[in-house]
Amino acid sequence: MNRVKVGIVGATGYAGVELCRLIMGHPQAELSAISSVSFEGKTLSEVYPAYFHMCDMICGTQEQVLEKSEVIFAALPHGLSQELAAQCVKAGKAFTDLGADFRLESEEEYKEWYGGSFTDKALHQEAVYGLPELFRERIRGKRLIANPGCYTTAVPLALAPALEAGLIQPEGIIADCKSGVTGAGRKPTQGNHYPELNEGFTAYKVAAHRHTPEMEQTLSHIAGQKIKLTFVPHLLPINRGILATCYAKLAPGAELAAIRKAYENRYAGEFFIRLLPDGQCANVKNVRCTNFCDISLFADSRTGTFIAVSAIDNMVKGAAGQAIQNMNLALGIDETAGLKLVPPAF
Ligand SMILES: NC(=O)C1=CN([C@@H]2O[C@H](COP(=O)(O)OP(=O)(O)OC[C@H]3O[C@@H](n4cnc5c(N)ncnc54)[C@H](OP(=O)(O)O)[C@@H]3O)[C@@H](O)[C@H]2O)C=CC1
Ligand SMILES: CC(=O)N[C@@H](CCC(=O)OP(=O)(O)O)C(=O)O
Repeated sequence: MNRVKVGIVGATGYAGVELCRLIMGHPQAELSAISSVSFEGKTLSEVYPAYFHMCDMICGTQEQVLEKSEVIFAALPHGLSQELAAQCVKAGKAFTDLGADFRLESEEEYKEWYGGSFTDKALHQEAVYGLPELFRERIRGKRLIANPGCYTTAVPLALAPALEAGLIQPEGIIADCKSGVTGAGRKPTQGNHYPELNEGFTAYKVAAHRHTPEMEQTLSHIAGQKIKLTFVPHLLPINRGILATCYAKLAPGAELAAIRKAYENRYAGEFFIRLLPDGQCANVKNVRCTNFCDISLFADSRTGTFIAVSAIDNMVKGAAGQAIQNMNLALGIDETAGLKLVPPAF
């Protein structure tokens, strides 16, 4: 059987190298080429010694990746993928952007939050938003995929079934989220420098984070009406993980048992969604290095508040794992291929 030839642009970043790791273990795909600007000519194992004797592929150029691959993933900073996507589509290759260049449907919102424009509007029309558990049918067979980020996966998955079933009120939803430091990428900054980060815990970009319009876009599609969200991200001094604690007012008469039923029905057969039993709470530790999204449900009957807590690994379900899940789906491969990853128990 011929394996799908997968190339990764930006392979030396955290999302890129996580893609390399997962493709190395994929039964129906193989790494065909990787690129880097800073490390061109070096092997991946020189950049990440964990891959000594496992991946000695040399980092080349974007052009080489394009030439040698059938499927191309870009794991680049926002704003660098539009031209590459156009080249890939023109050359008949499948392309997934792990950044935000194709995630927002509205160019106005893109301008407001990212400061750029849609350079090829037809290409943006062609892009599909790759959140398989919510939009699976739109992704099948597609060649241009916008892969959601970490918060924008954890929050909609936590809220969608309740919102879709009308069991929570659409106004006043709050997402209170915590992220591991790999979410900020590999480039060192003062904020992710060990002494400044360790033993600290703080919110950032409070009610002003650029993931807000993306989550609102997804939740609005699910609800069939415009949803506004209050989103507060926090930086947690751990390597991996997103914990999303989401609050909404219960719809009149809605009870936790009915909400649980809605989640069981909506996510029936979803391999990567683990709906936890009553009383258990999602924990980032239990999803580490996996493509799982653990979800736990609660209600505070005293205040009429619904609380959903979800946990994902930001590098896997929040980035590389989801990108491969989308690739599998788009190519008609078993969606879980290469992604039945077993978490460490502690
Ligand atoms: N980290 C995470 O949890 C998540 C990240 N993402 C998204 O994935 C993308 C990559 O993020 P992440 O891996 O964290 O970031 P990193 O900073 O770790 O990596 C960035 C990569 O982009 C390359 N790069 C940087 N600038 C340029 C440039 N001007 N031209 C070409 N290549 C460049 C770097 O390559 P070089 O070797 O040349 O330095 C590096 O490989 C971002 O869009 C991010 O938002 C999405 C979901 C989660
Ligand atoms: C801790 C941290 O800095 N996290 C990043 C989000 C990482 C991510 O999901 O990337 P996308 O922007 O591609 O969605 C942030 O807050 O911007």
